[in-house]
Amino acid sequence: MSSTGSKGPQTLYDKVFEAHVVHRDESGSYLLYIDRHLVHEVTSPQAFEGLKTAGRKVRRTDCTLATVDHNIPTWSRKNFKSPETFIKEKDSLLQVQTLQKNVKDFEVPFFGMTDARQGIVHVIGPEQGFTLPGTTVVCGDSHTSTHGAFGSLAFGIGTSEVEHVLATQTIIQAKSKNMRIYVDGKLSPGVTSKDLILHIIGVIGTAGGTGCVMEFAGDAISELSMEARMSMCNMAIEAGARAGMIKPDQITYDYIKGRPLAPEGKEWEKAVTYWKTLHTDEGAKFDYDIKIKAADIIPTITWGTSPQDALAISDSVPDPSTVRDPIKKSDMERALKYMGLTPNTPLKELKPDKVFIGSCTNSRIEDLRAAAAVVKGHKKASTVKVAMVVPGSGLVKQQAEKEGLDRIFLDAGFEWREAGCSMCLGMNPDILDPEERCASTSNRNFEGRQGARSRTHLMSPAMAAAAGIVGHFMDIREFEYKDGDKPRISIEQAGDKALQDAVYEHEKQPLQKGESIDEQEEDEIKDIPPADHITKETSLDGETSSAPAGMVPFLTVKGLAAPLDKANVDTDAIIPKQFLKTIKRTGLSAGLFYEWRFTKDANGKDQKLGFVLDTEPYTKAEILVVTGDNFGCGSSREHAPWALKDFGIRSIIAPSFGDIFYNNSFKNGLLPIRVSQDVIADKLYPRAKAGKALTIDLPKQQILDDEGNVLVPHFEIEEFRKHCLVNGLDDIGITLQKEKFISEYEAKRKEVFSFLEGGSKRVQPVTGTKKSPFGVTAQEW
Ligand SMILES: CC(C)[C@H](C(=O)O)[C@@H](O)C(=O)O
Ligand code: SF4
Repeated sequence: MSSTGSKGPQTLYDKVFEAHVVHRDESGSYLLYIDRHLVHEVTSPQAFEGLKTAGRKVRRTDCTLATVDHNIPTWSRKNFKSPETFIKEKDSLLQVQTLQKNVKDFEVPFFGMTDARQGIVHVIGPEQGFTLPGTTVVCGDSHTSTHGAFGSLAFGIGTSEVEHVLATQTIIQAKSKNMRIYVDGKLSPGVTSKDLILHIIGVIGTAGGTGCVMEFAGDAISELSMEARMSMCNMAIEAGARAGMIKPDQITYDYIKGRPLAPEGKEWEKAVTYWKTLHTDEGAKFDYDIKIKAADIIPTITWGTSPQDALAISDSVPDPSTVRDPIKKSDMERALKYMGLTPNTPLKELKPDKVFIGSCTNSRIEDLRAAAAVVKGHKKASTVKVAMVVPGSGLVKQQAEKEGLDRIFLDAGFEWREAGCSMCLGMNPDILDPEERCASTSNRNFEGRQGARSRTHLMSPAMAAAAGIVGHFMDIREFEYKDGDKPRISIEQAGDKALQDAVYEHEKQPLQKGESIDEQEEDEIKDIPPADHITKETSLDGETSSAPAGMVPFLTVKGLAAPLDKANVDTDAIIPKQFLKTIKRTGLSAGLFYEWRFTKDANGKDQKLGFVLDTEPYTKAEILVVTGDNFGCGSSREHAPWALKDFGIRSIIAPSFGDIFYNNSFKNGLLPIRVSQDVIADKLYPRAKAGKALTIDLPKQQILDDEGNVLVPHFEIEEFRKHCLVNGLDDIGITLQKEKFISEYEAKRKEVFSFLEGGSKRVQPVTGTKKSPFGVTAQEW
């Protein structure tokens, strides 16, 4: 509702960001108001515990909506009596019970396991009309980027930030850079938004969007349905972006209208008038502007252990002997070994052991329709052990059953499950066995993602379904549909080299004339009042510290540095899923880099594999020196910094970091330092390899060797983050001192964005339930 100081044409991101600024302090850090907060059982227990300990309430229960998704088994709920009898795994049950108790204690609207509205958190928000254009949406989950499909600013946060949002309804943010991915032309028949986003990540890499909010634009995007747009934005995080956004249009309004929590009547009209102003202005500048040619894209799948390992289905497994860059080459060799692949094997010859159709990327009704159209009239290949279809929510399941899709799957020998995250990350009973290969519609193919030593290939629902039928990966355009309505698609593209030849313009470039749309409504919402306090600056001095237990001031650390010669170290690798089932912040060091550190012996006991942190002298390391980019990419699990901290690590030096991990580290007194790859390779890595200590001087922003010689004369760190770390300050305490600004913002919001009021408090109890929907236990739902 105010200006961040930028003048002239704005991007969609600039507009949504500015409309939520509650306060800006002198260090350039913003306090943003949060309109929608989704909560699930994995990343919330410690946040609610923090509130309880501090005697704080949930500030806006109407802006908060909770459900259970990650831990719950997806087998039939026909005989469901209670979570206690249904969930066999003790820690999973404890997380579910903890959330049930918390929603009750804090009066948060909740969809439990007997409510048809329960489902994956990123499916239920849009489905209920809780997610709206122009809003800020957060969740303790990296795939919150999904909601950007509505033109909202949606991003994943860690548990400390979940607590911050619950307590203050705000979040501390720096402004990200603007990146546009302009998809030129139209997608060819048989090519879906999943192929498109995999292709984009293949082109720009998993660190390509780091530090940016990514707007997807162009004809190919405008023609996508809302569900297809959600699949795109869902994976913006896999491209390293803070968020992905698509401008709202008629397709968006049509999708939202009439949903249970969407505005109605006059409020609807007011909302649409505002939403029509939400687009990038002509002449707005993007820091990065990337053009992708839609015609180059053919169905795409991944071969390796990172979403950027994407190739056209007509390609073959890559050959490391053709790669010169030593880091890339060794990453490729490792990935091939892990995936059990031989270079130059055609991708179409790979055979899945299992098929998984589900996850917050591809478990909506259109995804299930696309998969069912393939499966119809066929039988599952006998070599495929299991083909599992898992709807994203109870309502998606109901709709699919109404359309008879369940029968199509069941007749073909596929399994038809209840809603949940399922085999996407294997925190529940749906997992792959070691070395099993899976055709999966999910979003991450990290090592161990779907189970220890599991092998994941990401692809679209139709492609995964086809693999389940023919028993090997295939180009969906060559598939023989038995459904008479589905013609075989002619293959027109050259294909094989499409990915390599894609146009990749990574330069500063203004938006081209004629690309700004919806100008007619431009002037209609001129009355959003500027928040006058935005220009006032708050001094960083004089704030009181209310550091949480264990948050010690960070000044200078002199400690042993351990070397780690890897790129794209994801948070699944830092702390695998089985360690996320805790409701505490401590005791996680045993799980740190678990898959890289341990293997099981014949008796099922952990045996060390000689990982660097288990090798002397590094068992006492306090600093981690990483050679490759993008450390901590992937999931928002704050368990990653908790585990590192628990081990004794106080600082990580790397060329770049995953955004959410970077944030989460600061909240826990762990200092991530960005240093260029060359300096790491020349000065820091060799010292770490030699078992030498380094000194990190945070006040001076320098790194020194063990004799006091300066190795890095200056490293960058935002002033506000430094201030908090040096003083051991608790963010929530600082923010609560800005209460005046928050309540002023809320008063204006009530007026200007009246259509956002009420939010999740308008959730109705399910039919036949007399109780209020708030805080009831799952048994009652
Ligand atoms: C458990 C949660 C923190 C995590 C995420 O942030 O993405 C999960 O949803 C995932 O997909 O890995
Ligand atoms: S990515 Fe998978 S585990 Fe994470 S929220 Fe989505 S479905 Fe759940």
